[in-house]
Amino acid sequence: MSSLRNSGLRIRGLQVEYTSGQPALGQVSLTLPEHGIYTIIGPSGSGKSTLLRAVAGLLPSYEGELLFNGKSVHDKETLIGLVPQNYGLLPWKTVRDNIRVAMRITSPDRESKRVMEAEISHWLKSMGIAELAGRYPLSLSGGQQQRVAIARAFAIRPTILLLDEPFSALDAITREALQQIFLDNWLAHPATTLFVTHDVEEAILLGQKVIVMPSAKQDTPEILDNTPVFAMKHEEKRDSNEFFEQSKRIRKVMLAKW
Ligand SMILES: Nc1ncnc2c1ncn2[C@@H]1O[C@H](COP(=O)(O)OP(=O)(O)OP(=O)(O)O)[C@@H](O)[C@H]1O
Repeated sequence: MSSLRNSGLRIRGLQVEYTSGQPALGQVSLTLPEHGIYTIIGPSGSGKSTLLRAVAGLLPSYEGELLFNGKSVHDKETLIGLVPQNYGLLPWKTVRDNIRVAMRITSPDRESKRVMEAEISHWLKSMGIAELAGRYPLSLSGGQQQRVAIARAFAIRPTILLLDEPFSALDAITREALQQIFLDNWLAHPATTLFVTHDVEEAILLGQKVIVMPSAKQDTPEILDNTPVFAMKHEEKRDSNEFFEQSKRIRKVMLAKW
């Protein structure tokens, strides 16, 4: 058992069907080390969101094994933070209240109110949305709601962080800025992270490995090592040879798998 204690997220033979006989997710097996970050790309309908939902415990049934450090990923010791595609914010609560509610639910006996309020302010500031604290989600743009959802996910200090296209509603420049901020926050609090994106560049910029999902459900995902790019300073990645080579490699896999 001790060898499993820090083994991270182990997914073995995961298969999902929402409707009997119609696979939504083919066979997925992978190991994501504790405090690691892998990105996932794949064609629409390949099962990326389904994979995150399975790990998040939102599916009534699935086949296969989902373990974190040797125990079921749905064990109460493992706190999972999810940033879903629709942001998942409570429309009747302000931005600040949305984060506070999540913090209270996930750790009811955490520190004093003053410390909690300071933490909420910290996360809002870190995502560049401090001035939105008193606003309601439906009065915000999609990109602003995404930032609130990310701030909330970090604020609960999850063991596992799952993000489903968290920057899809942002313009290119804001997206680049947010990628840097996200990575800085993640490095300071490295939850074990799966990050789904449609953007190949983003997958290479943020992941230690890049998982390329196949379109055919009988095919298996390809998992590419991305350590050479990940190890670089974030601001130097885009213009590096390593980044260029990795883009070519991933595009080749995409052509074969999509
Ligand atoms: N609640 C559901 N009931 C029935 N089928 C579903 C449900 N959710 C997803 N599916 C089906 O499961 C398959 C995988 O969907 P999923 O949303 O996981 O794909 P995805 O890769 O995240 O797609 P996208 O990139 O478009 O978000 C699709 O064929 C989809 O139609």
